Amino acid sequence: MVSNLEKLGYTAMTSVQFSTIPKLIEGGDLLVKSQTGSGKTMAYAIPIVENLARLNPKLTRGDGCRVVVLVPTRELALQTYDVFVKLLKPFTWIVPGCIMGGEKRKAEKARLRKGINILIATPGRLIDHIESTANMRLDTIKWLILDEADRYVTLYITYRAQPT
Ligand SMILES: Nc1ncnc2c1ncn2[C@@H]1O[C@H](COP(=O)(O)OP(=O)(O)OP(=O)(O)O)[C@@H](O)[C@H]1O
Repeated sequence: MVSNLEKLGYTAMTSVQFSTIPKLIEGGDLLVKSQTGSGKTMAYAIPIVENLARLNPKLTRGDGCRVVVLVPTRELALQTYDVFVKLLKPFTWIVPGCIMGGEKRKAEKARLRKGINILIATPGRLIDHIESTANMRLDTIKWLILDEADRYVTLYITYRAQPT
């Protein structure tokens, strides 16, 4: 993990990473509030990858979805997916995946069927797959990240305000 981070150009932790990474590696729930651009994505992604990489026996696609990272927008979903892809470079057996509004549901269903260990999702599309995709199982999930959690309150109010 450390040598991969160094290769990626990360030689020191940011302040939010310094205070959150050890706590998340220990386990437990955390609410983090920090400025934009302060490195929050890596603050949760590093402990998740570290935890999954240490599992013995090694994680397989068949173990299903261990992590759901909920993000409010497509842009953030793609950015977050890229961060996980970089961090997972030395751990090729751990599979990240992304599902989001605007993409083809059928292709996403096929990828979910094959097995995704770390799932990055936008809220509407996640609900969609929970309701309609047999392979979208929730019982294997060990970590749930709500990135930009405050934005879901607005999204929820907008969703509830829609006529049925
Ligand atoms: N330890 C580090 N050293 C150097 N650069 C870092 C470090 N951690 C993260 N970065 C870089 O800082 C930038 C911002 O990181 P990130 O997107 O995770 O911030 P954020 O707090 O999640 O921002 P936002 O609130 O906008 O989502 C990224 O380009 C990332 O690669």
